[in-house]
Amino acid sequence: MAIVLGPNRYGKAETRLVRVHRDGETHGLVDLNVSVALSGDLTATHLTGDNSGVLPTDTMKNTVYAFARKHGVGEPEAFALLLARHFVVTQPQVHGAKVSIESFTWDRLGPHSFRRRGDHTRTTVVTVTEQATQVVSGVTGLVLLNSTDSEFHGFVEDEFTTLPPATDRILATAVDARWRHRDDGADWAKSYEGALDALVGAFVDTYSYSLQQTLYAMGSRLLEARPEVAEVRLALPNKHHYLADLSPFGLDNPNEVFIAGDRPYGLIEGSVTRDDAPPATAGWWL
Ligand SMILES: O=c1[nH]c(=O)c2[nH]c(=O)[nH]c2[nH]1
Repeated sequence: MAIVLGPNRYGKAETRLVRVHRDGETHGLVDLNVSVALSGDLTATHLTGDNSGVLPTDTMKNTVYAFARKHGVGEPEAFALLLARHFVVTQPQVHGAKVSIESFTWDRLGPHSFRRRGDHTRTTVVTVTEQATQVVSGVTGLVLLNSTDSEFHGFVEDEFTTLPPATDRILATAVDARWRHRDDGADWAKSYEGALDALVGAFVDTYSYSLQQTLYAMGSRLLEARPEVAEVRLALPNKHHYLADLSPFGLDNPNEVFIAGDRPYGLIEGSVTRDDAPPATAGWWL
């Protein structure tokens, strides 16, 4: 009886690439999750740890970002073909390459503003006691992105600060908002649609120096637009997009190729209210 190595492959899974195509004022946005799996003559590393035929998975990830800059990203099929052929053609020990891509679709809200397609959730919490009725409406999972008009600098720096100041960054968030109504008599459909338009409109229109500033703009716009609302609470995750460093590959990166971060993320939370708002009559969110 002999023990033998069976089929195997390896690669970098889930490279999160955001590519901004900046043709003038109107930006294009491609948002991909790219997974690469290579197969070929890989017996040595499995049996003895001889890595002489192993292209690091880290290199595969770098190739995804470098190709995005060099060639741009069009249809996912074309980008996957480009990558898969590259690995098979340039690595003699690689005989097969599988490139899988998930594409996230964004709907345009403006020249450089986008809403990720996919359903956000409308929420309602009603609390009735013998004394009072409270209606809270809200939305979760509304993903918005501005590919410019966002800066972040002038912040506190201590001995642990490494964040470079940003004068042109991506600002993206998944809006989680709740708003408390003054009473129980609103036109709920109209109120919800108006509230959503106000939140989205303020995100799109605000030239932002911090997500905190955008949060306040969104809350204020909602209160201005909807007199029936007494208070808005927002929790905005800062969905970080890191500029990919392509300089080791002789490529510049003029704000076009981004690593979409997963976690950790900044979480900006706050309430915006009216000074004459009736007090809440029940505990609510946040
Ligand atoms: O808009 C931001 N607000 C912050 O408080 C913060 N902190 C950070 O690291 N990046 C950002 N961005």
